[in-house]
Amino acid sequence: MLKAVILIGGPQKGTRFRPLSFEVPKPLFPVAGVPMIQHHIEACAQVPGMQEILLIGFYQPDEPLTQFLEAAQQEFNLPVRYLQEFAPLGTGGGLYHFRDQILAGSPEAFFVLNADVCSDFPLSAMLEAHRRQRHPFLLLGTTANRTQSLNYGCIVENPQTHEVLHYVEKPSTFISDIINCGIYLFSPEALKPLRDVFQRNQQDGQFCLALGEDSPGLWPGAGTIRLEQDVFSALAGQGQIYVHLTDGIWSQIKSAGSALYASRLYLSRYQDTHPERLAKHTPGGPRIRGNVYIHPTAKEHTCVLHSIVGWGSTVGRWARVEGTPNDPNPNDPRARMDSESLFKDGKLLPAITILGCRVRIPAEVLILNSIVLPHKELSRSFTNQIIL
Ligand SMILES: Nc1nc2c(ncn2[C@@H]2O[C@H](COP(=O)(O)OP(=O)(O)O[C@H]3O[C@H](CO)[C@@H](O)[C@H](O)[C@@H]3O)[C@@H](O)[C@H]2O)c(=O)[nH]1
Repeated sequence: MLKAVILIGGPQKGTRFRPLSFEVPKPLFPVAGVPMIQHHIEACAQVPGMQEILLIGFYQPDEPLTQFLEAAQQEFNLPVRYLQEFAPLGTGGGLYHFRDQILAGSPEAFFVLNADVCSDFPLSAMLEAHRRQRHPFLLLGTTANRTQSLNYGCIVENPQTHEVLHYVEKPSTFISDIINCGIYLFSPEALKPLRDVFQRNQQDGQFCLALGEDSPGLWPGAGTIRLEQDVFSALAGQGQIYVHLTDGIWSQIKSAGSALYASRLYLSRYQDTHPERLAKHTPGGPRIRGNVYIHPTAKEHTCVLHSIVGWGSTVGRWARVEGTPNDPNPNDPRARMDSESLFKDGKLLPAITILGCRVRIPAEVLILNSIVLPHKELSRSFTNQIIL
């Protein structure tokens, strides 16, 4: 029997997603037509023996999240439950805090998935690799180019055994072009090192308090565990952590620009995985080129390119809403999305156009490389601007 945990973070996370995250929590933001984490749940539900999927985060269980959970349970006929952390516990703290729930029913192993990644989730292949050796930690790894690797957890492996010999989270100089995808398979024994970190942090915290030290923010005793630094870096080279390499689709989803790129990656797979979600030619209907998802509320007569249009927005007839994609370099097979910053030298960089919710764009105008905050009613064309 297997389980899966999805780390969904909380409201302080996802700031690069504004203004889109004002309306819906980032894990529910639609990517290729369905909420971001529905792709994770679909992949988990397909693994034979999957018993339960747990979402761990520090969001309030509000209506959108509760409705999503109910719909997911029905669709996949599996328990899909939300476990709320009392405070942000880091990428490993929630796993330790909710260990009894994770281990209930004695799963043979459990997947742990970062919510903000897009992947074809090779979970069955990871399970096969795990069953051959039964090591406590199996990490999914892929490659990135030298510069971009610094934005991720970097893995040095033994190429024969795939043991992780060295792990550095977001190093400042080049370590390895193998990066951590944020997709793991842990055996129940993996919780023991988490307990050790927890207990050590408690002792250190009491020591700090005894010394009268003010530790700003979260002191480690509060239950925070960083899976990457406290566990992977600490245990690398001790025969406990292994990497499973993939060359399948993978990207982080940190910003609106990367959500658009991730949508394209998922759409490219829909022909095989979800042909019903792709738009089809209909007599008298629009001509469909490539892999297209059309939202049921969308109507034509405008041109929208490389843009995200918020809920309830209207774009007038013959208007043009256009952005500049910042996709990975297509000539570099190891290129990943750059960690985008909006400005360079005080200037807004050309990027995708984002219309917040309930924005109104009049007919026959051009909105290019701009971010329009929610509820704005525009009266003319705008280029390279943030419209507040
Ligand atoms: N429950 C919970 N989830 C959290 C918390 N903090 C982060 N998360 C979730 O954990 C995932 C990782 O978040 P970050 O801490 O922002 O790390 P990162 O910059 O995305 O880097 C991680 O992912 C990369 C791959 O995308 C890895 O390369 C890197 O090593 C690391 O694991 C996200 O899905 C986020 O929602 C927390 O306190 N509690």
